[in-house]
Amino acid sequence: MLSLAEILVGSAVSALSLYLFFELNSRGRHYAPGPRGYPIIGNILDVSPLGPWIKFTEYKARYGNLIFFYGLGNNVLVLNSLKAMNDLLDKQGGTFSHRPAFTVVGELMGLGQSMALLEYGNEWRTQRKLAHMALSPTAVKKYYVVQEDLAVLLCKGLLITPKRFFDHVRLVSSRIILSITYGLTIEAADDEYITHADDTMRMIGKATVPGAFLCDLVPILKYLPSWVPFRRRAEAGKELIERLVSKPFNHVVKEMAQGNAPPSLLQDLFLANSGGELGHQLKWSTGSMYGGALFSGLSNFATILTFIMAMALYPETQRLAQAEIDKIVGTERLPMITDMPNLPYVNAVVKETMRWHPALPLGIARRTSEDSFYEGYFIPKNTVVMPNVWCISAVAFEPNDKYDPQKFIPERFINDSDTPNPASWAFGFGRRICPGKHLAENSVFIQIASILAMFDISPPQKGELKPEFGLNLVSYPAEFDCTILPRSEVKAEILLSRASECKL
Ligand code: HEM
Repeated sequence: MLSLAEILVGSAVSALSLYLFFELNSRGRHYAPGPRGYPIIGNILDVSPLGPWIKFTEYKARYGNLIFFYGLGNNVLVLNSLKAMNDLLDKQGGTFSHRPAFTVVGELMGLGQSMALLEYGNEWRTQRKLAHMALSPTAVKKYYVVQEDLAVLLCKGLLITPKRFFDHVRLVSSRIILSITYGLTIEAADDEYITHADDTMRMIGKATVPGAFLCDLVPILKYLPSWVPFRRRAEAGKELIERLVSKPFNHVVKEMAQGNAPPSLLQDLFLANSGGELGHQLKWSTGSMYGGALFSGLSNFATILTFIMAMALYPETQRLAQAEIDKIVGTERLPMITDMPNLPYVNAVVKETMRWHPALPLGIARRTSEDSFYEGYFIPKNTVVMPNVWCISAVAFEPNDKYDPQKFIPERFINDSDTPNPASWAFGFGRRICPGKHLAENSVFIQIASILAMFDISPPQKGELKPEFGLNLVSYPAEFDCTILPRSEVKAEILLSRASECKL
């Protein structure tokens, strides 16, 4: 076992040699611009673990669409334009499709086995193939009924206890994924599956913000003894993640053995692959879909709460969307996913929600597998690349977009066909684009359309509603209050009657 002194000396020497290596190799090569750096630590500590997208966006005016950070042996390239994201993460997918090596979360906690963090290689390809099988646009059609029923149950919750809208949105977000992935029926927000997933996702969300652990910048620190606080946190995290992936997996395996497993994505994958040697991959593939989807659960949570906040702030937009639903869907039933192509204004509200405040403002970072060049700038191998999608939403529509980027205006997607669809960046890019995109788009649409059909949302009776958002990897509205009332007695009755037909 190495002593503490040996480790500290070792890390200083390795940082110094990486710094010298970097300096020597940089001669004659131009890196993208970035804030001023210092010897050894460079400017890497400028990357704040909380809400870095805000500073990256401010930097756009000074440094442009590419910003380079370096130090302690790490390089980070921030992309501040949609063109750069597409050019690099999609068109140069062969070089830009690794994930950053998170020493703590990936290696010490074990999350490195999941699709979202796996190296771009054979094991990732196998998991990805399984995910495509289960989540293709055709395959997700069989989940329409579950998604519609869950949207109805969300509305029922909003009708009975409207003040607890955060809880209802959290419950529906987790229910969708547990029901689809494992066939599990969850009754309440305090179910252990949900509370455990929430705890795990909160921990992962904090731990995957670049720079959250010094050990991610100086990996040799992983050899510190197990009593050091971050190693103890890593042990606790490992246990949380292993239980998150194993518990529902073992549950389905047991139910399948007894012949009474309800339909689920995991069961479909087992039947299609006859389990066996693929067992480990199935466990992690569904586990990472579950993990990814819990992030998405969190993204769904973020998106629906952002929508509720926007409706409270923009009553005229809400009225126009409701009028479209009343005209096309009628007033006798709730919307269905198949109504989607006939509701252009509601679709524009969904797009504007994802633009106004993206759930993942920095996407999920990538890492380069070899040296490359872009627009004359050198990008070294192993550079961590962050698509700052927040910047596209907050700035890049200017100066051509005549609408204020700060305001919630769905018309920008109706009146101007050049406005890019936020789905083209909110779900990522190229080979690692979110495999749950189709499922997620249907979920978000049906929840938003059902809420619009049933409720009037307005600001709180007391106090002012100010849009404020969290600063972690998945960013959602800070606790806020608003008034949610059924649009009429008749609508409330239709809703309750429809809810009584739900099979969940
Ligand atoms: C509103 C909902 C969702 C949003 C905003 C979202 C967004 C994202 C983003 C930005 C990425 C990174 C893509 C990249 O690196 O280019 C991603 C990856 C991923 N998502 Fe989603 N997602 C959502 C829903 C889902 C759902 C429903 C599932 C599963 C059923 C899912 C599973 C995954 C997985 C497994 C990955 C990792 C893919 C890989 O690394 O190859 N997501 N998602």
